[in-house]
Amino acid sequence: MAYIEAENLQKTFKVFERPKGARAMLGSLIRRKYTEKKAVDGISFSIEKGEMVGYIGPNGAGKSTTIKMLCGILVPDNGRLDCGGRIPWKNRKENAWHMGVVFGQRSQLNWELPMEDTFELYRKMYRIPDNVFKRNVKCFTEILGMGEFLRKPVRSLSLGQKMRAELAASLLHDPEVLFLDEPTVGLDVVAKDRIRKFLRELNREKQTTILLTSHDMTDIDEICSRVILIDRGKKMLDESLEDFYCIGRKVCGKEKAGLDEMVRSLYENSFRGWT
Ligand SMILES: Nc1ncnc2c1ncn2[C@@H]1O[C@H](COP(=O)(O)OP(=O)(O)OP(=O)(O)O)[C@@H](O)[C@H]1O
Repeated sequence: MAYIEAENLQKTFKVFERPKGARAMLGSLIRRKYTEKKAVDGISFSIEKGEMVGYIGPNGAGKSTTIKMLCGILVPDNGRLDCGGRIPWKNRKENAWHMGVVFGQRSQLNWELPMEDTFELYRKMYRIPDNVFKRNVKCFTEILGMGEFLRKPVRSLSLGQKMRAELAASLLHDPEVLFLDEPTVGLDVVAKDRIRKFLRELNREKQTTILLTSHDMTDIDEICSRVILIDRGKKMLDESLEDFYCIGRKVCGKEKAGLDEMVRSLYENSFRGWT
């Protein structure tokens, strides 16, 4: 059995339909109208322990919704999900011991505390043994170059510093799996490189399973060995990075197409089929 198994995952959101005009708006206070948005529409995949998988797709494709279900934050309407023998939303607490998650668009850190104190908080929360805690703080501080800002409150850190801190905090308890939702968004090229290198090293040293969403194809290219492409809630491709390139270049019609050009063609043609 694979480490993560998702079968026919579905998640629909009820969206309030805002009527046009003051009268209709008043009426809607009494009788609200909703439309349904299928964010994830029957997605299946399995991921082996230690794999590094890119989960890509255009804006609104359903990537974050999938990650939230994998973390146990959202409950699917249908389908089966198994993560290391646990059902994330049923075994939320147990699941949290084994996973780390970083949302690039939303900080999970306390803005008033310096990272040193946040690490201490996490040590207690996750009951991290002293030796593991010390080893990880030392190692992450070194590799991620956090020494100069460990004692500053998070609110005073730059975006790149915050992201490194988020990553370190999410990994202190040595999780088996790491979910990353746009971890390099807004970062400069040097900061991105540092994070990519760190993730490769993490996977090599600890065999951490990584599922990564990003709109920066260099993240996918440099970190992942496999790519799952989704669009409008459906899985469109699930290939090794190599095969992903072959398909992308074929669709694009250029043998030497760059990553962005290739992915643009894939997104533009996804619902028309590629073969
Ligand atoms: N809480 C919510 N309530 C209503 N609709 C939602 C909610 N969360 C997501 N959606 C809708 O579900 C769809 C998928 O959203 P999701 O955030 O998973 O996409 P995404 O692939 O992560 O997009 P992006 O690349 O822009 O971050 C979108 O149409 C979005 O508007």
